[in-house]
Amino acid sequence: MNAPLKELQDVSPAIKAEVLAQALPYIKKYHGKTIVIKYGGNAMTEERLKEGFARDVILLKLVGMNPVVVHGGGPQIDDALKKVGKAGTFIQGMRVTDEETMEVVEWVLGGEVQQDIVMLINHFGGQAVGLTGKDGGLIHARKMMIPNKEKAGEMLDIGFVGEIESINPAVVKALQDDAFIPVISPIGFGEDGQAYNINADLVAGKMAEILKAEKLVMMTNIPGVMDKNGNLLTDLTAREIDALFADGTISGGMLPKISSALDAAKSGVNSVHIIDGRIEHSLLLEILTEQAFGTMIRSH
Ligand SMILES: Nc1ncnc2c1ncn2[C@@H]1O[C@H](COP(=O)(O)OP(=O)(O)O)[C@@H](O)[C@H]1O
Ligand SMILES: CC(=O)N[C@@H](CCC(=O)OP(=O)(O)O)C(=O)O
Repeated sequence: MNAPLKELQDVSPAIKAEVLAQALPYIKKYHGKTIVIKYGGNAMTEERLKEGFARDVILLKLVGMNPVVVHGGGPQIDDALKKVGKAGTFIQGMRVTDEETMEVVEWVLGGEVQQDIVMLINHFGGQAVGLTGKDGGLIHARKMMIPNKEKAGEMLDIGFVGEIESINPAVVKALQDDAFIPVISPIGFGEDGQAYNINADLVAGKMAEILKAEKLVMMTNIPGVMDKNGNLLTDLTAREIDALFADGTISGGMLPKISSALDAAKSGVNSVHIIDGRIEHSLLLEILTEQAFGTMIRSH
């Protein structure tokens, strides 16, 4: 028996029953609703966490919700790049993606990382199907240029990094209706068939909007959004986020995450959360218990 289960044996039956009973209103509230889960690469570094995640997603599906997984894999891409003697470079949270890097991104995200998640979900009794942006014309992308912060008005070319042009959710909806759990890699395709590396937070946020999801949960490697002194901010509005951007409190990978979370909240996703994916079963705790977790992003 693994360690957490051993600890669970010591918990009184009354407490166990209370926790289970607590889940009932949430199961009712989210029954039949779509929940988009952004599974960040930093939250899938340990086997124990990956297995817990797979089992949580299956449980959500079995109690009547429609989980849709959008996965990342930044650290896994970094590892693969190292093997070919390349170092990852990021500008404003986006990986600079030359041709060789794009090849690595495609086989790491669309291959290894996606298949690992799909296989684990299937192993524990769910039915997961892996998709990239190409499948069913899911994600149309175009080249992204980003503003040069050092030179006003100038745009930077960061290679084959994509922004989302459109999402055609038909394939995801068909899978959901058929009891499958879609697992989506953040790779988009242009008109000419060119593959683009899209930040997974952008895909998760847009997917939640297009699918009219009830909830977007972003699982990362930090307790939530922190203020300048490292204190957790449990709740953030659009105006507060603007201030955090302006004074530089938010940087790196948190930039696309917060922007995507806020866009989703503004476009009607009722509950948007950034949570610590390093805590075992954080997904279940966030969705099925009263436990306040991480940072909630509000449109106003
Ligand atoms: N204000 C902030 N609060 C929390 N994390 C921040 C903040 N500013 C920058 N970050 C960084 O953002 C990281 C999360 O983004 P990222 O590494 O891209 O995660 P993921 O791989 O889960 O998408 C954190 O680990 C942290 O280093
Ligand atoms: C353009 C861009 O930055 N793409 C990301 C895609 C993977 C990702 O977003 O992974 P995490 O969620 O684990 O950070 C990258 O190449 O790392």
